[in-house]
Amino acid sequence: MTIHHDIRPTLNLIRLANGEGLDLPAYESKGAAGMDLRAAVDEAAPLTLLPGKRALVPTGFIFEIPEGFEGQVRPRSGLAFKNGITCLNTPGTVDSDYRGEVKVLLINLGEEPFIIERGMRIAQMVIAPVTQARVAEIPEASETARGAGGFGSTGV
Ligand SMILES: O=c1ccn([C@H]2C[C@H](O)[C@@H](COP(=O)(O)OP(=O)(O)OP(=O)(O)O)O2)c(=O)[nH]1
Ligand SMILES: [Mg+2]
Repeated sequence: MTIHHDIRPTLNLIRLANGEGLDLPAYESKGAAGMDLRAAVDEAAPLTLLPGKRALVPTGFIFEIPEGFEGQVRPRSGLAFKNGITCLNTPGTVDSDYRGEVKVLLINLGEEPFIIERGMRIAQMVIAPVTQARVAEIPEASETARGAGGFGSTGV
């Protein structure tokens, strides 16, 4: 007999009133790293994002990110390539203790107005493990071969 254990962490979602009727965020292919997030804008009032403008777009859900993980809100490459739409704060960070609605900070870097309709897949969320470090102040840095070289010090 084979016992299969599902070791994936559980992501609890709480649907808000503005998320009524929306598809759950979902992985759109078997190996997708991110689950697509949908715009919970009013059906009757799509959001027009003018060139150069930004907007905080609701998703209609509270995400209970499991402890030891974060939610990274990332752009969709298709929207970025075709329309110049990206996340201004990419990757957005959703903390595991956040209990507000997840929102997506979109910006239109394209030349045309972009219309965001209800249910449109506007971004994706990657659940990733995080480590909180212990913070310790010490008097001086240890020696290494690199030393203080950075920002292109090894050449192009
Ligand atoms: O794209 C994002 C980024 C953040 N958040 C929410 C969840 C996150 O836990 C919270 C705070 O985000 P962050 O720490 O990046 O922002 P801050 O400016 O440091 O705000 P705060 O002082 O609330 O931590 O805002 C989103 O819904 N979407
Ligand atoms: Mg913060």
